[in-house]
Amino acid sequence: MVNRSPTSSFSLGLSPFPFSPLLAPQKPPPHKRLPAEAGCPSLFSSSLQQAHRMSPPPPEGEKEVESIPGADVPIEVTKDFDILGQVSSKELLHWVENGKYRSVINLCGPEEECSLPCSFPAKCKVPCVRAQVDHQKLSFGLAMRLLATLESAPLPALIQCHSNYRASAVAMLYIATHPPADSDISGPGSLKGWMSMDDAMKWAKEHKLPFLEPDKEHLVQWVKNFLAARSLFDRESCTYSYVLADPTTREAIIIDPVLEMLDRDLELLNEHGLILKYALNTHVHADHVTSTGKMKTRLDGFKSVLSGTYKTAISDVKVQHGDSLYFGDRFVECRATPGHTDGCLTYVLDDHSMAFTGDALLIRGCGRTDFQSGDAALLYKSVWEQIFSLPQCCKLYPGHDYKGRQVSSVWEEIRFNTRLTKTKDEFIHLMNTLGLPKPAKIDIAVPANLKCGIQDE
Ligand SMILES: N[C@@H](CCC(=O)N[C@@H](CSS)C(=O)NCC(=O)O)C(=O)O
Repeated sequence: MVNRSPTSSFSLGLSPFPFSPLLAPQKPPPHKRLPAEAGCPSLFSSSLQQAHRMSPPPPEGEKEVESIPGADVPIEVTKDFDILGQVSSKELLHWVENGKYRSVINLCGPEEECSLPCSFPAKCKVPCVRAQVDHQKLSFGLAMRLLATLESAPLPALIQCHSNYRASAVAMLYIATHPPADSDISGPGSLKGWMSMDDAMKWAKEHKLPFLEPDKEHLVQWVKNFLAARSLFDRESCTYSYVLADPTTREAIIIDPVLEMLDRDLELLNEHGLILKYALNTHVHADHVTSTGKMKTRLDGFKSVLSGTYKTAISDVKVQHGDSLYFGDRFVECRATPGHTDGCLTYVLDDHSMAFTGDALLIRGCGRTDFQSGDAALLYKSVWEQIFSLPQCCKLYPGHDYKGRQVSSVWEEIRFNTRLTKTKDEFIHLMNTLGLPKPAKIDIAVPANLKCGIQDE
């Protein structure tokens, strides 16, 4: 259930720049990559495509392999995608010149140069992009970028790699998340719009994807690493709630659900056939009532969560700094980030690609520190030590936004947060002189939220 492990045990080896594996050889400094981080860029976006098409002539001495004995031939995955293994650039050009394909996606391993020469994209008659893919370290960010690339590829597309394995796995990732019309995915095991892993494997077997038997475990890992995430908004309190789900087991968590939005949230869980494991509170809210208590009257089998710091509070699980909460094969790590209240938690996804900061850190701001044992100096320390120490590319999801923003990143907030970029003394002075009016519901919300939102009769 709750795993206790020290925060320092994380060693995920993630690159601080999520897009570097997908982009061409040299790594520009991080600030040059920021525009790409804002969304989920496809490698077929026009500027990148230009860059690839204008790739420099091959370095002197680069060898063109004429042909490879017993070279692979394309295998049809769907009407939109074929995959292809080891071929020389001449053979690949031959397949492209046959006229079937309108784009090529060339995948390289992290340990090797691309199997095709650098000059290939420039020679190719159709848009060609290259992506570096480490199939053993598929992060959420990389999966999203690969899917965005496949979604925007001019079709039909040819996905090629050295061994056919990466190409199969990427195609499989696409198939699992975009079930083809001819697949039978109506069974109860499927997420709406997603294949269950069993269905995806069955489909792949039927379509004779070549990696299956020897590489099945890697493939399962690829698709398992994919995570379904959804943000939900309450207009009245400007609160964000989040649902995260492991698509293969359908186990899910919900973070900071709002009482008035209970029907909406249950509907979403129900539509997708999700099995709720935990309903998490980042803290005892002062501006709205949580639905994590009321939800128990409507849904079985999950546990409400609050920080153990609130000694008098009531919830099914009281977590400590360093605890992990599992849903399927995924988990969030609980990091204590006190300062807005003494029991504030930030929930950090297992691969450090996402953090749910509650009110400790808001986009370009932070939670106020003038009640519920608020402490500006402590908040400053919490944010710098527990949130800004995450990878620069870690996406930050706040508990509220009052200006319509949805997501930020460590990179952005370290540079542009109007409060946390101040010196500690300036920050403390600012926070102690904000002079904000009290939240309208504070006198109802705080006592109710100390019982996960169950209000006294
Ligand atoms: N007007 C709202 C409350 C707005 C507010 O105080 N928000 C809190 C987070 S909810 S306790 C906050 O920390 N804001 C930071 C800021 O700088 O505004 C209401 O009446 O509910």
